[in-house]
Amino acid sequence: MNSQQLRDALRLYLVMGSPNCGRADPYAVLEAAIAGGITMFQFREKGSGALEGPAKRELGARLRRLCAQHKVPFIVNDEEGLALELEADGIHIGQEDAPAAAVRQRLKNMIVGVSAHDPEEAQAALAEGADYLGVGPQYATRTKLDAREVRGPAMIERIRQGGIRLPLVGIGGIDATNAAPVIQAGADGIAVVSAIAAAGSPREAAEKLWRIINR
Ligand SMILES: C=C1C=NC(C(F)(F)F)=NC1=N
Repeated sequence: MNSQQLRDALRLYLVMGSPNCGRADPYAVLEAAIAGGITMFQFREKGSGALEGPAKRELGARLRRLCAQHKVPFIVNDEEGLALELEADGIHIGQEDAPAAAVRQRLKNMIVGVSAHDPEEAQAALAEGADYLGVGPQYATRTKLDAREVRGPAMIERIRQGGIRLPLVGIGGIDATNAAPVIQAGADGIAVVSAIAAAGSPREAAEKLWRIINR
């Protein structure tokens, strides 16, 4: 996938695991979100109530197959072994995880996304060969309990002003009311969790976000 294809894939990026779906079946939520137009999916089975072991792998395999059927890139959060086992299209790692270059070495040809909270971390990820950056938290988030301090879209502007042209997605508390400034700040797309996963209709939530970021 070249840089422009990756930018297009980052447009509406659903990050989700079973704890983010309320009482809904994560498979059904993902199916609806795909129908609503999400362009990439990250399997992030974390937080209270997250599945573990065989149940986690089984859910991951089902969601992976669904993404393959609809040609939606499937990314795994943090875990290299799971990314390999599920034959994921890529992995997303934090700054504290192994350098992106080492991860790519082990996960041949996979997309490697790296979290960045400021221009220094963005520069470090670029130097390590990250394929895209996840920059946040943009706004207060209910999902990531150990999220760093809210920096807002201004941080995306600072990273772009620092000369970093890498594909970049904003994440953290993004919903239909605040998505536009993230794109205006220079992000190629938005990553959302609750705005779609916890919506009454994930399909309509995705469709609404799609209209807003492509206005
Ligand atoms: C902590 C994270 C930061 N950014 C992203 C993404 F949006 F995918 F780039 N995913 C994460 N899990």
